[in-house]
Amino acid sequence: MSETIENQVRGKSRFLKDLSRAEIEAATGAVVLADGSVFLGQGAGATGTATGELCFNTAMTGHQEILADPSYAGQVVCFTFPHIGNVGANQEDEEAASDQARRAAVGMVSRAKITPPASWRAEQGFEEWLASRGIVAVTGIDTRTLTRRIREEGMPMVAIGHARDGRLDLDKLVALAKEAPTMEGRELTREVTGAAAGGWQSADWKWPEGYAEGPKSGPKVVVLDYGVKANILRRLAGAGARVHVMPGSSSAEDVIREKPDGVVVSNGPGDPAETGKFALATIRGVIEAGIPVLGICLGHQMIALAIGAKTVKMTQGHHGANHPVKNIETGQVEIVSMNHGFAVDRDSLPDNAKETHVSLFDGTNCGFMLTDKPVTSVQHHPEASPGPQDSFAVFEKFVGSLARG
Ligand SMILES: NC(=O)CC[C@H](N)C(=O)O
Repeated sequence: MSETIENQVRGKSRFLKDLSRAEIEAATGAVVLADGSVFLGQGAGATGTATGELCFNTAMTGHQEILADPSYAGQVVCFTFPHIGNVGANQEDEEAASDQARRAAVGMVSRAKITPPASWRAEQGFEEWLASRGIVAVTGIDTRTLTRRIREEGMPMVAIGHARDGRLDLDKLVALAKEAPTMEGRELTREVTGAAAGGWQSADWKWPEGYAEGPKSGPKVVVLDYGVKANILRRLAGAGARVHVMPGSSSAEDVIREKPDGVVVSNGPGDPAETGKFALATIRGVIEAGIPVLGICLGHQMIALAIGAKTVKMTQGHHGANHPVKNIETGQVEIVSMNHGFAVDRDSLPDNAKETHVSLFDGTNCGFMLTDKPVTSVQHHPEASPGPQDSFAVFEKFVGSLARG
């Protein structure tokens, strides 16, 4: 008879001193919080240890895209959806736009054991994919308890471990969790930005053809890559842009030399204020040159910083595929994909910034536009992947507004 989920779930939080030797020896995976709480479970994916900020994601599907999203670098993702693995993994759902960007999420935590794939699109089992990406995973964990703790106490630093032989070094995990640097003040985009500038060819996915080719003519959009998600590039191409990706370290002069009709400031991991230390000069230079700009997520936060506003660390963050966002201009509510742990402080926005979107979960800022420059910016993920496509039109609107190059 197959094991029930209840039998697989041992992972209530305990402290190391309260665990018996037999319990520790029976576990092949563990999640350890910086306060010393230990959740024992089963290891999966890559063996070894990983440390990062623990966040929860409520998406019911799209787990490959989530863990492949470079914005999750330095984070361990706890899925609230219990069953992981049904869809498996496939090359078409890759969200890393460059080899460097494959260093995304460092860990995954789930309630049930990872199941074998049952999708016609699967090319690989999810567990194999996790291992191939170096993602350490722990299953059999009481993810509801973990999520409640994040909701109440904020996102903790954790160390997770997977030891195939059952010899978990919990003392080491406790030490790693305690030493782990918090997300505030961390610059992680240099780890996941593409090394070289270059064109991007593929556009939207359609069944049964797969990805379409991007256009050969049309406005040229330079994307400043801080760990850009591939579907942002595909959506820009799908909306009619010729897409040229440049490393996030590029200067405003480098960007202007490309003669772009528009510039996108991408999503990415880490603390926007820290990345802003080298990126803000470029973003300001591009805005001041009068080039139309679209910001997405980290890009949104950094544009806010570039115009003199502030960003703040959120308590639990927004990570999911069902977040309601109100478009203040149209009054319409869009259900969107979200992934951020920092937010723009609305009260710090200067007079020339008009708020355009707001989260209906907690009222935080989700978008603004400048009244004196062609700049629009959103906190959520209009490219979805995974998630609903309610905000796809952000790309058509931006590309459609650009003068033909
Ligand atoms: N998806 C993103 O671009 C994330 C932005 C930023 N790292 C945050 O967590 O808020």
